[in-house]
Amino acid sequence: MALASGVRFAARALLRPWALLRGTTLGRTEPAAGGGGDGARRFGSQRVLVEPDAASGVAVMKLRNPPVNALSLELLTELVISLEKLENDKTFRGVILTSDCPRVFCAGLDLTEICGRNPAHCAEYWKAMQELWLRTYLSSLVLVAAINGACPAGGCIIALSCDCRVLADNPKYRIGLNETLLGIIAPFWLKDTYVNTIGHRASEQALQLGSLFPPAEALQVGLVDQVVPEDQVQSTALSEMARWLAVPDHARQLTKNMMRKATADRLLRQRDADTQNFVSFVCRDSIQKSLQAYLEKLRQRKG
Ligand SMILES: CCCCCCCCCCC/C=C/C(=O)SCCNC(=O)CCNC(=O)[C@H](O)C(C)(C)COP(=O)(O)OP(=O)(O)OC[C@H]1O[C@@H](n2cnc3c(N)ncnc32)[C@H](O)[C@@H]1OP(=O)(O)O
Repeated sequence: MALASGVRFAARALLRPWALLRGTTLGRTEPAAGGGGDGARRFGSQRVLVEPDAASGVAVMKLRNPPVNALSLELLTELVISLEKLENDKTFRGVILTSDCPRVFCAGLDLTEICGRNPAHCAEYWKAMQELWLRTYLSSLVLVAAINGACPAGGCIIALSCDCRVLADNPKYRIGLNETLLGIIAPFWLKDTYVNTIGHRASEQALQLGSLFPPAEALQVGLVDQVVPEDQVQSTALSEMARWLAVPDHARQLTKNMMRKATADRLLRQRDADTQNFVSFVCRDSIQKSLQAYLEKLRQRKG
């Protein structure tokens, strides 16, 4: 399903050459682990490893930005590029999104991208976050999130943008939109995605409390679709993918678009305003202090 031309243009304008070239191996392929026949060659970049299996039409896309897959500008950019590459290759019908970092699926926004940064950088960063959400939320591919670690805030929104979510049954792997605990708030399109997934009352409570749900509660509230033992997450994601790929693509894509277009259009109609709101909000002294304090607390935790 083609994104609005404006979004495609924004994506290209956004994907600055340096962000693509900095330490990436974009376009270079290497044999996938375990060899494999044609079409089993890995590709991707420094922070995103794509293991395509042309025979099944399914690719595994691994976030590889240690230690916690914090969504840096480069990771956001590389995720968009890798997803676009798979969407443009008609060999592929589905992508399993997972983490290559132990214990963490994705730690959300990289706070160093908005702490102590100038408004122009915050604006560029936020446009990249918008683009990734639009790209995943409206993707023509079947996206299955194989959540093999902690999944707070921005990581949760990536998982929510997928068509379904499989979470490892580890009480440390909590998932949710915890922005209020950092003194910030989720923008309307994150709220809309939450409401579309777990309903209005559950979202209203979880957003205000900044709830991070352990697996059993995440399943119960509908934030994830399956909770399985850690060593069964990938195989379960593959089985779930097979269930979705049993449906003819065109009918499924039209239905997905019918369900999601209004939510995405709401951002597309006011993308610049959303960016300006984000920048003026996070650049406030009080918010900067709150984010710095949160980062400090994170860094001291290991002490
Ligand atoms: C009004 C209009 C609207 C305005 C909207 C404004 C705001 C919009 C916000 C959009 C929504 C998204 C928000 C976010 O995503 S904010 C980030 C939220 N993320 C978190 O709260 C997670 C924080 N991290 C953790 O809880 C743990 O790190 C985690 C459980 C993920 C892993 O724990 P573990 O013990 O394995 O690892 P450490 O905690 O030791 O961390 C290792 C190092 O990584 C650093 N780190 C962790 N998370 C982040 C992060 N999100 N950004 C940057 N850096 C991070 C951590 O400090 C450690 O660093 P050092 O090794 O240097 O100590």
